[in-house]
Amino acid sequence: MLIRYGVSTGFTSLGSVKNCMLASSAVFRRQQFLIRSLGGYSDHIDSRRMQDIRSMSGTTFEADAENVMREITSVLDPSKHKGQAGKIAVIGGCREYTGAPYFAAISALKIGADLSHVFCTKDAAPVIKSYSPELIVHPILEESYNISGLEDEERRCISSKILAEVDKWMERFDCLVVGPGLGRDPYLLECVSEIMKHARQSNVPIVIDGTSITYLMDIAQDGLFLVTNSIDLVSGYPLAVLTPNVNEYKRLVQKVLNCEVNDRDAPELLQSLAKQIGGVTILQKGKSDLISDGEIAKSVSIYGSPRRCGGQGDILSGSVAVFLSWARAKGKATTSQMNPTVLGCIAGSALLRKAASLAFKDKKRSTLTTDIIECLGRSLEDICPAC
Ligand SMILES: NC(=O)C1=CN([C@@H]2O[C@H](COP(=O)(O)OP(=O)(O)OC[C@H]3O[C@@H](n4cnc5c(N)ncnc54)[C@H](O)[C@@H]3O)[C@@H](O)[C@H]2O)[C@@H](O)CC1
Ligand SMILES: Nc1ncnc2c1ncn2[C@@H]1O[C@H](COP(=O)(O)OP(=O)(O)OP(=O)(O)O)[C@@H](O)[C@H]1O
Ligand SMILES: [Mg+2]
Repeated sequence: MLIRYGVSTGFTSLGSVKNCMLASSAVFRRQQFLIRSLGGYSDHIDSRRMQDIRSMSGTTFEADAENVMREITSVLDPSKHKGQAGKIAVIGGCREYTGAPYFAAISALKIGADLSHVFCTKDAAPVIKSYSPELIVHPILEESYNISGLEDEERRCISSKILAEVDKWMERFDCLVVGPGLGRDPYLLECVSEIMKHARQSNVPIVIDGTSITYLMDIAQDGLFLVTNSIDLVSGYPLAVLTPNVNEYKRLVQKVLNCEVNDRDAPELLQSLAKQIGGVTILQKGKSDLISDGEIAKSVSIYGSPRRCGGQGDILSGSVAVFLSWARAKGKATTSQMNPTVLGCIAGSALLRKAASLAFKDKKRSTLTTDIIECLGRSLEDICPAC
């Protein structure tokens, strides 16, 4: 049975979000009753106790990730043509960060997507191309340092050309991954926010990763951009997935719900956040990955690796993009009837964790992101054999 908290009322003020959420959740009230019956006090309950109580109230919080993977993984069928197993585009990669977009894009291919594009800055492109001949790299984005001294009109002209270039491809993509290695350059982020608007108009799913999740909002608040409130970029878009890490999540919660993160009510808080952003799906990365689209909350706790080397979140964003595309292609054919964005997050998270665990068995302390990427295929094969 899926966990449905039934938070159906809108929130009257940001400060009262938590109270509203608690008051309007039938399942939560049932849990509170069970807690009281056990002689506990909800404000002091630990997460393990919360889990027990969720089980007692008949809800399944941990996702059945292997079954989800089996259900949505694209079948290798000789009648299929190139592209049918997924065409993914990563928007990211600047002067500082070339690894992150590579990790996301190559992971998408290693899992089974047919084509993986990277739209990055001109400086980053030759570097990313040199990592792999498999990626299709578009050197089109510009950072402020490259256009300094130009008049506003000339800058606008460059932005329009960038947008037109991405638009030529947009309809062909099954999913965009925005953010890996994007950095924080204001001009670059302004262009990317326009790209996101076009993706949304074309109904292309968007996985938004990295500091861009919160930074776009900071910029909007500083009034630097035409976008008055960047959360509008994704708000109410059911095909948007945010994949915040611990820092990014804290900022998101502070900005949107105007409160601090606490571990006690993690799923409830996540669910309110997703609901408050109009039903986007959020994958909160951590010891367990928590996923919510505002309607349901699920966790993926499969054992991964104790290594926290940079780049694992980038693998995750590429993986989620592929599984989300596959889940969408299955449509209503999935027995779980869950939102394809949630299914994509569950499968992406589980696969990354399995691959990390395999890589760690072999490499121990020297495990790196590239080692985990090498284990993606084997991890998927263990669950969904190719033939
Ligand atoms: N090999 C590579 O090229 C890699 C590049 N990466 C990229 O590195 C960049 C940073 O990612 P991290 O995971 O290190 O980021 P973190 O979330 O760990 O943040 C790094 C620092 O920036 C601060 N920060 C984050 N958001 C902020 C905001 N909105 N305003 C002010 N300060 C903020 C944090 O407090 C922290 O001190 C991203 O673009 C990411 O994609 C990483 O993915 C790791 C691998
Ligand atoms: N404390 C933890 N214990 C176990 N696994 C974790 C832990 N923290 C993160 N992970 C796993 O690592 C994955 C990446 O999360 P992480 O917080 O490293 O993302 P990130 O900071 O965005 O990474 P990146 O360096 O790519 O930007 C998560 O999906 C999760 O499965
Ligand atoms: Mg990250």
